Amino acid sequence: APSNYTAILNTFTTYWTRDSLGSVSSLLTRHRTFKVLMIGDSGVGKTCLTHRLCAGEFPCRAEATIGVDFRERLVEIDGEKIRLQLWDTAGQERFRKSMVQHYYRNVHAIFFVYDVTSLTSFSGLNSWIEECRQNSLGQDIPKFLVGNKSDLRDPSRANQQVNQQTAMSFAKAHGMMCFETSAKISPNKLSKIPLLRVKHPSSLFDFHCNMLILARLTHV
Ligand SMILES: Nc1nc2c(ncn2[C@@H]2O[C@H](COP(=O)(O)OP(=O)(O)OP(=O)(O)O)[C@@H](O)[C@H]2O)c(=O)[nH]1
Repeated sequence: APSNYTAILNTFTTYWTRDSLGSVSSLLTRHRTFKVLMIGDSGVGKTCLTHRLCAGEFPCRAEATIGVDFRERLVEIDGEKIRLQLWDTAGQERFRKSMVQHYYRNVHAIFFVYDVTSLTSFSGLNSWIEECRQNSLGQDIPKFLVGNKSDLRDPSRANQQVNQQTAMSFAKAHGMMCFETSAKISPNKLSKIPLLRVKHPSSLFDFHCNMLILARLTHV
């Protein structure tokens, strides 16, 4: 496996294109589909992140998700168009109900989202990990720890917000890639925390890198 994610990131960046999924050609062509599940407490910004990723903007209004929403985006990576299917799940238990096991079927990657200004949402991650375990999520599925709302970081309230080192240690302990982001602010203003290297089977390595690039380029 390549030793440096940054190098891979730079290589792949040149292949990146944005495509409107609504185009007829996109809909008629068969593409490999990657299903990515967004999970995390209610209000951490899963809907806004998927909206940012697929529509390229921060939604002016976001309501609590009921059940699940799907958003898709066609991305071109290394000459191949890939359909990225984002499953934006409800954070509120009452809106998840008995649907949960369907979310986890044939998943290719998971985003565990928390809000950097909410310690509760960070401690809530344990129950999301437990839900994954109960749904027999494979160890080899790439997992991303995403601290959202980095635009709201306030140094004067540091002890009420999620410490970056704590997040990184948590990610490492659970074999996740980890970074902070904001669905709200423009990508070039985002401050990033260093990426962690985690072990992955080679078959998933490419996809993992691509997800990472996607994440870095589009905020999620
Ligand atoms: N400042 C800031 N606000 C954000 C960001 N992302 C989301 N929000 C706000 O956080 C609130 C909740 O966002 P949602 O995307 O609906 O959260 P969710 O995780 O999908 O919530 P559920 O559907 O209930 O699970 C909204 O008021 C958003 O405007 C961000 O990056 N920065």
